[in-house]
Amino acid sequence: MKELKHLNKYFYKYRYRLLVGIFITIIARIFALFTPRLIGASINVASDKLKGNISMEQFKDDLMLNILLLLGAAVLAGIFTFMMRQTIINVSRYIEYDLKNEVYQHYQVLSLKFYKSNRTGDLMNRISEDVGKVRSYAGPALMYSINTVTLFIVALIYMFNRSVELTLYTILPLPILSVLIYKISKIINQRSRIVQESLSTLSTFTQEHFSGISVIKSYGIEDRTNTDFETLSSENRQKQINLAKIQALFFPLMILIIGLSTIMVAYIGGRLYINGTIADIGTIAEFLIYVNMLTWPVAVIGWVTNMVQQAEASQKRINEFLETKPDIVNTKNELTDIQGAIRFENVSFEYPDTNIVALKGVSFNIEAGKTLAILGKTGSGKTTILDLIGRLYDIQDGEIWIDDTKITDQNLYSLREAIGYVPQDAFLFSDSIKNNIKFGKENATDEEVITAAKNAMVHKNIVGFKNGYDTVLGERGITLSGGQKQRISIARAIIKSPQILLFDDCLSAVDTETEEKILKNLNKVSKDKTTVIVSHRVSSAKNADHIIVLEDGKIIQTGNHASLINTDGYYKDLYLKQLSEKEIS
Ligand SMILES: Nc1ncnc2c1ncn2[C@@H]1O[C@H](COP(=O)(O)OP(=O)(O)OP(=O)(O)O)[C@@H](O)[C@H]1O
Repeated sequence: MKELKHLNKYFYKYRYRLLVGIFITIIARIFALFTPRLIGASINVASDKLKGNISMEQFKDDLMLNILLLLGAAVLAGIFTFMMRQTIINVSRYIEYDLKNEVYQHYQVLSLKFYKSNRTGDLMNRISEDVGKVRSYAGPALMYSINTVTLFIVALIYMFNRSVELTLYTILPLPILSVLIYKISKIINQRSRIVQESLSTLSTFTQEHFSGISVIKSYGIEDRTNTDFETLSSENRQKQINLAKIQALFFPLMILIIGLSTIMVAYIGGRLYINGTIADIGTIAEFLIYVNMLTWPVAVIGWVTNMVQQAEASQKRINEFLETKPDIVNTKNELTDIQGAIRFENVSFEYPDTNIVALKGVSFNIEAGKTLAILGKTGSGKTTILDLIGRLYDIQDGEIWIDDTKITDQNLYSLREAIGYVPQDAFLFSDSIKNNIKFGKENATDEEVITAAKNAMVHKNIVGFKNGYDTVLGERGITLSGGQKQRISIARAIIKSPQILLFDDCLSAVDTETEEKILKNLNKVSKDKTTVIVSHRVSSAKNADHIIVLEDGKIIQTGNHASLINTDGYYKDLYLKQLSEKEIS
């Protein structure tokens, strides 16, 4: 229960509702327990009439009174049971909501490293399935426990009052039932988990194969994928059958135990009545109902124990993430005004999860409002520099300065607010094109959206779609070409009008002519902004104030276009190669 202590703050938050819930549960059980007593009393009235102890008149009056009381107690028990669920189960839903928000908000502050080292499926599972299991502890498990305890205490008091011996015989088989249910529900849970895992393998397989359907079709391997699917599917069927087998045992077992207890009460009760230990026959009827009433709550003990164990395991998994501290922390509370000067001093950086040293002693300086272009072979560390400017990682060696303040001493939110980032793989949300662009500036006007799209040279494409800027993207929307995605992503960054613009090879999917036009527009919009352009093309770099060429994490060339094309090395070679390609085309 150590892990579940995390929920105590929520129990405290909803303490009044919970207390009301507990109170209502107790009342509901007390009313429910009127039934056996009133049935017992009715049988005794009938028995008295048969023996001639009471008159017909008296018999009718007593019976009618009992029937009315029974009806009243049943109605009240029903109302209170409804209210019990409405309070306790609702509280568990509130707790589930709070916990989900807590986990989600924590996910948001965790650094990129956390996301690289944990699978998305795992993150999703902990916020959905695990939180769901914890809810069962905060709701049904709590409700059934209170229910069982109340029912037991009240019923046992009534029963002991009637007959101690018969009570002992009645409750004798119940612990056996509880243990059996515990064991069965444990197996049910294990097998359900296996079924869940198999279902998720099956859905991952299907999802991946549907996404890659064009590859499957072009390679003509439909038969092979059909066979793979069939194999997975038949494994799943077997696991489902195994689960169904054990589930099928649950209710027959309960009926068996109830049956045995009923026989025991009828037999022992009958003997006690015959030898005079029990005064009236109604007591036997009363006890027969108690047996039925107590069986489910007792079975629930085993079930609840299992539920709590599962909730504990789930909460442990949730706590693991909640206790993960973000690697990147904000050290300054006051917001700062970022001008955009960037200075790297002998920066070395090793990716913490893979130990790949991506940068080795990198130094450069960009004044606010100037443009830096970074070139270099793939894997040379270009993207890493952009990630470090946005402080997605902290460096191990050297220093990064933003406006003469160490990056770690800048307000993290001001820094990120001052950056417009266009990543290598443009990511667009399943939303309208307009909202995807407005993601950069929530309150942007339609004109601003159109201007940004025009500057990114994507306006013409957008208006060509039937729904224009309201066209929905993503799974159920239209699919954009790589170049269109890149340009929408550029529009999203420039609409924000940030002090620092970071472009990560974001023109790779557009032709050189469009690239030229976009660069011209970008020159205009980023006139007084610090701009860092990562590219594989000289054409993207040639107008930059400063150019650096990276190789294997080190700077191998620096200068500007004019100086670098006159120096032997990577830049000049690339320039000549791309020049001749252009001439050919
Ligand atoms: N998130 C990461 N975790 C671990 N290693 C990484 C990560 N991102 C990049 N690397 C490694 O760091 C090195 C530099 O990668 P980086 O992405 O900065 O190169 P790049 O020059 O931008 O390459 P490209 O031109 O292909 O985009 C590579 O060896 C890469 O494998």
